[in-house]
Amino acid sequence: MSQPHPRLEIRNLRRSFDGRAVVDDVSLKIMPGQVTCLLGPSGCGKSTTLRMIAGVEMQDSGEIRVDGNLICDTVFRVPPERREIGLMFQDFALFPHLSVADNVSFGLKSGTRAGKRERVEELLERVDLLRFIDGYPHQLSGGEQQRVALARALAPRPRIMLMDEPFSGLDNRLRDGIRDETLTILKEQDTAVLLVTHEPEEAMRMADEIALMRDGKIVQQGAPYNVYTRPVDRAAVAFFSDANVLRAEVSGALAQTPFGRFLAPGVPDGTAVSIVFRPQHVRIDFDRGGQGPKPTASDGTAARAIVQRARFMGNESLVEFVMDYDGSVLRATVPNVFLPQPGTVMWLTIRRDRCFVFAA
Ligand SMILES: Nc1ncnc2c1ncn2[C@@H]1O[C@H](COP(=O)(O)OP(=O)(O)OP(=O)(O)O)[C@@H](O)[C@H]1O
Repeated sequence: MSQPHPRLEIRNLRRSFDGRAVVDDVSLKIMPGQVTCLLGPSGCGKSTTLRMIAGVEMQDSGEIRVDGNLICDTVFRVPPERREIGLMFQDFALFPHLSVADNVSFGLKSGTRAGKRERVEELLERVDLLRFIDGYPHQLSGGEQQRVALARALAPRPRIMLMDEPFSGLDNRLRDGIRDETLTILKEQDTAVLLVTHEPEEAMRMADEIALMRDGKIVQQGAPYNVYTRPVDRAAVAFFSDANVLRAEVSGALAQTPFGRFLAPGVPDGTAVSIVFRPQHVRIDFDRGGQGPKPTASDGTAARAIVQRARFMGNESLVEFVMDYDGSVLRATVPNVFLPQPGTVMWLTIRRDRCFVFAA
């Protein structure tokens, strides 16, 4: 049996502005019912990619396919209004002169009046705004307007939905609920979703697959767990969380550090490497008569450290240490409350299976 076509496929998309490649050879496949998050820092080319798929920006090269059918390359182009792609942008304005109901039903081309009304009521119920059905946009708060815009985008059951930071105007309390509800509706409709965000947490929460983008390129792509636990480089670690870095040189496929040796398989002798690890993977031990814990295979050797500062962050405490060996600062996080006094001597070890060794 032949493989089903991706609902959305982009191949080798490129776009330059003023001679600078803003989107540089980007390829992606999204299956029906799948959510892919294009995640990256501001200015990396996420929105430009989305705009090309929507058809409001023209690529310099590359092609876009929906269910296997070409909708755009450099000679052929289906106009935006005929692509049947749903759009939800942060600043997507409602029509001020139309009621909430009419805004939501705007995109519903076919069906009876009663059928459309039923769909509008269903969606407003799900974004918790049914009580405003006969109101007008100016009577709603910014967050409420955004939820109406969401209902409007979902109403025609688009085959593909492009979303650019769609939840960023909502306050935290509302955001999680609306995000989950939106995801449920999109999955029910088997819509392929490409969601742009610069927030790793949002991507981890929403995505089946994350495409990490930097300087116009996709640098890593995969399930959130894989992207988080097997980052391609130091910047990929640092994009998801705070990161500590140790520097070392490799000799005999090992990098020697004050925390003991780290495996560096395949790295030539004399290569400078960065050993990168997240604060939650630092283990803290109390000083016992001038000694730390004994070395182990899983945690290596303990290094002596002095507490510089400790802060309670809500779910965890963040402790900053000045390292005895060179005066550098390392950060550790500990669940719940752990607030040692500045100046306290402690010993740190690093979980070997949670470290990443990259050429510096
Ligand atoms: N029409 C244009 N003319 C010139 N430069 C542009 C144009 N559109 C985008 N750019 C530039 O392309 C780069 C990528 O912009 P884009 O909006 O795609 O980034 P982004 O990753 O979505 O960022 P953000 O998260 O801040 O929206 C930016 O440096 C931007 O200034």
